[in-house]
Amino acid sequence: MKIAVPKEIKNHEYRVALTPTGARELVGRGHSVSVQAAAGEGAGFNDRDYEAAGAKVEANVDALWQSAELILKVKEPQAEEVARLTANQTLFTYLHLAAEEKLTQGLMASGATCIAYETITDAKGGLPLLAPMSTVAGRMAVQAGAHSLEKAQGGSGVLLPGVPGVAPGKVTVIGGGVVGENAARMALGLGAEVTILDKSIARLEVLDDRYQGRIKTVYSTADALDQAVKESDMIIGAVLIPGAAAPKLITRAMLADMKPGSVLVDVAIDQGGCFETSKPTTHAEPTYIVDGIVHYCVANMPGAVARTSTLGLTNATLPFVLALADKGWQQALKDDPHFLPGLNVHNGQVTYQAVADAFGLKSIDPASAVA
Ligand SMILES: NC(=O)C1=CN([C@@H]2O[C@H](COP(=O)(O)OP(=O)(O)OC[C@H]3O[C@@H](n4cnc5c(N)ncnc54)[C@H](O)[C@@H]3O)[C@@H](O)[C@H]2O)C=CC1
Ligand SMILES: CC(=O)C(=O)O
Ligand SMILES: [Mg+2]
Repeated sequence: MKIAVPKEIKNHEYRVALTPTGARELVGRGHSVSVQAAAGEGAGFNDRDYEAAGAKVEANVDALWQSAELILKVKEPQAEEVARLTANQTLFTYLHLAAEEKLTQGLMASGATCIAYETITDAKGGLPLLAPMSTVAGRMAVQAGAHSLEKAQGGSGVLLPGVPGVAPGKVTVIGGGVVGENAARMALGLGAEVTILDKSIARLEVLDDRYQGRIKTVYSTADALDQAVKESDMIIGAVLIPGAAAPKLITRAMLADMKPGSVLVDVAIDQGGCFETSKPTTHAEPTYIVDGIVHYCVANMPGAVARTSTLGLTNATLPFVLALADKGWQQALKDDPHFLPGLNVHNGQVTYQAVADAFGLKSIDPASAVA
């Protein structure tokens, strides 16, 4: 199969979808791999590394896209990339479509087969291709939030660990999944007072058992959110309903109850965000202030630590990439019931219910697309 790996073009996105190690695996199985010149540079892989692995380094972006049957990316395609997609191509990347109607329409219009990393499942009920980047984003959320608490950033001037004789800052994490647990661990490590809110009792049980009371767990209700807003120096939004738009859990009116200069870190921004006042930001300008509250809403947080993130992401994606290349998308998805929910758009139709629901579109069963 002809596989292409474009250089990512989203603002400050330095990850790459395939490492030279992955290229070597594909080439060894008889596939042809073209990597855009300098695509791996931001993650510490140079063109010679790819060539040594048997890949072709392609400087001509048009030629790269036109020759590909399978396109491997990290971030959702930007407008100029959507315009390049054709009906006979398969795209494998993060898509987060429920937050992006224009992108959904663009992918439908392209006729391409679009498989999202973030809706692939595993036998344990997890999201194995989201988890590594959720781990990164959760760990980064606290350092981004702690920086945002500094006065120069518009923050309240609270140092999370406190000092002897001065109480630590309070961090509340809404959603105790992969992002939430990793954020809580980092906040705990810094010496903050940490609370996790979740709707899943089973998940709160796991966290309670794992942290033995060092992290407070609270069942998420409107009352619990009201209390969190009043008490917290930092609130991290980490909820997810797979594939769907995030619920808005903190409204603009609630910001008035927060301490001035407190910080909201909305990691769930890639699914639309869980705070009413959230809007996507970039690493170039990561924060903005609404009603005295600092908002950090970067939709590609792991892109900033591209070396670690690329290695973590590609470890998880490679087996699926190999299946797509070896079998073709239809057979690969047919053979694996956890890969099948990755299919979001095919031949002009949405194949993921929650995405269709977000925009009042009709969806078709992904199983019918691979039959
Ligand atoms: N901004 C960025 O750069 C990145 C964003 N993300 C995003 O972070 C979000 C969280 O991802 P994961 O932790 O992997 O998901 P997860 O599925 O592991 O955890 C989500 C948690 O939210 C809980 N939840 C759902 N609705 C809730 C509600 N109304 N109130 C309280 N809890 C609720 C669930 O029970 C679950 O425990 C996703 O939107 C993901 O796409 C992930 C990586 C990078
Ligand atoms: C999950 C995601 O959107 C990211 O890693 O950028
Ligand atoms: Mg996005």
